[in-house]
Amino acid sequence: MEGSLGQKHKPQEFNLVSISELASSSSSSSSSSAPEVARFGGDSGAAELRLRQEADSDDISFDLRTTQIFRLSPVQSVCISEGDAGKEKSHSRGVTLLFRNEEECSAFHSAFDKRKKDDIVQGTRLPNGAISSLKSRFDDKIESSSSKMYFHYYGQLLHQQNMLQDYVRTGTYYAAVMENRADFTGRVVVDVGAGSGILSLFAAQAGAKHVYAVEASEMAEYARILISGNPALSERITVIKGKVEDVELPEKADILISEPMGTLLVNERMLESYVIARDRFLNPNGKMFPTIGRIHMAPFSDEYLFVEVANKALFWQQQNYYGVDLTALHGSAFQGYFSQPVVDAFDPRLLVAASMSHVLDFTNIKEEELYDIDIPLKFVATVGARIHGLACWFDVLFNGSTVQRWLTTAPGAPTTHWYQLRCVLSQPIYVMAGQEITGRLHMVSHSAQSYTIYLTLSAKMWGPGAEQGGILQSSSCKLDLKEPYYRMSQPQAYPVAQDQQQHPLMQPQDLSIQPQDLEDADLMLQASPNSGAPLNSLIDNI
Ligand SMILES: C[S@@+](CC[C@H](N)C(=O)[O-])C[C@H]1O[C@@H](n2cnc3c(N)ncnc32)[C@H](O)[C@@H]1O
Repeated sequence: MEGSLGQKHKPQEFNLVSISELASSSSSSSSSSAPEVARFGGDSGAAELRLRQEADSDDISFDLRTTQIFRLSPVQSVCISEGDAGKEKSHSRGVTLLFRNEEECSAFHSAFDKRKKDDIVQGTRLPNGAISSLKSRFDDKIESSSSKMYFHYYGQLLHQQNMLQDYVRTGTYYAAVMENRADFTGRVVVDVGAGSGILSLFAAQAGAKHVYAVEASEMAEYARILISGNPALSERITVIKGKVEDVELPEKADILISEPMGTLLVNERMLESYVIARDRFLNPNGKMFPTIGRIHMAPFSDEYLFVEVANKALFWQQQNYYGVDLTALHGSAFQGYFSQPVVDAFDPRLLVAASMSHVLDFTNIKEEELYDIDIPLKFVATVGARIHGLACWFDVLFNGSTVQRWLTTAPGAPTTHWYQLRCVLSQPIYVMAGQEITGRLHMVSHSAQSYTIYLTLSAKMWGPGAEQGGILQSSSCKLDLKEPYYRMSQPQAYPVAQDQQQHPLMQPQDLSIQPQDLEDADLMLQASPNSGAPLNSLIDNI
């Protein structure tokens, strides 16, 4: 054995008795007197193992990230590398290595393991450009294209402004902090996903000893500027640019504050970052603002909405579109429209049963529990109706020591930029008053920072024979929470009166939405990378 062990990315050599290729026409052991050499790391520092059978032969190169090593005997090992998945006709490759003695064989194995591990920790770039490493917990589960768009979106002041202009949201946070000064005064606070820094400034106003404002997007720079523009507070706030999954803080927090809620509470998957921040930064028994979240659900009946969604696919029923028959795609288009959850503010009188709720306790939920959320459904119809789907909304609780305050997005409550969400069934089901409706709402997270939703609603047997518990009718659908249909161009008769109360600075005429505004807003929303927050864009147009 030659060379020094343990120096990261410095070439490291081992002399061998023989190197022979497996399953190769050129398979042979060298008979030359020159030693056969196994060498880790090229001059480029690449994570590779190079094998030279003869002094003047070409090296056999193995990429350590795709290579495994097995010990066949005390002095013999086999190296197998995977074929290149990106290349046609690429095969796995193997070589047998015969060492001079057991110690050298063991040393080679240790060096192999260490090289491989070091490479993973350092995050070496793969040939396809992705990072192969133990990246941050965020990057491990989220596609880089999604997070790039996501943080680009939040890096823009206009989108932060839109959230700030949701006065129900921001006003409730302000009230929750100020009414619970005791939870902030003299305390260390972490603002998880600080955005413009507004919640950090609220915490400092409430007397926080120090606030760490963690923000991953370019908004961190604007937050610094905003905070230094408030010199009475700025000394007690430090902005840290980075993901909460990655950054280090100099001390633990007594309280976390965050606004991690997306459409249907869970969209954007930021709750997971909130929970990771809890585990990384919060003192035992520390507080979380918000503390819990609840998803509320109830079946609804809305013939207009159903017809509207179904009619969207009519375009594809044309048999002569510039001479082309489009009907072959009608079925797919129809399914496509029903896979979009509908986001709007609806009249709560459309609900046909009392709602039920599912609680997410941010103080003790595990991050992994947010990957797959499975909710059994059970309702009793209050009226006879055709059920067109499931309506959902959420609320969060700030469980302060002084005051408990809820922020709600319920239908009929003052409208927020989250509105409500409805999953529409392509096959409605019929129920009578008193009939039981069962089902399941299953939400499975995906790497584009959102969820696939599987919904089933069933009408249970009713009247004579009901005790046998059979299902009369059942309907299911699959939706992508990342691709909602923002239905804001419909008249929103019910919530307008509520809105006017909530926006005292606005005149009623300011609330009227012009068709052009809506078209523009709709386009902006469609183009937005993130289906959780872009509804804020509408506020611009109001
Ligand atoms: C919904 S906004 C809230 C902004 C601000 N706290 C407010 O209430 O106005 C969420 C913010 O969290 C940031 N964010 C999301 N995930 C993050 C993460 N893992 N680490 C750090 N920041 C994150 C986003 O860039 C965005 O600015």
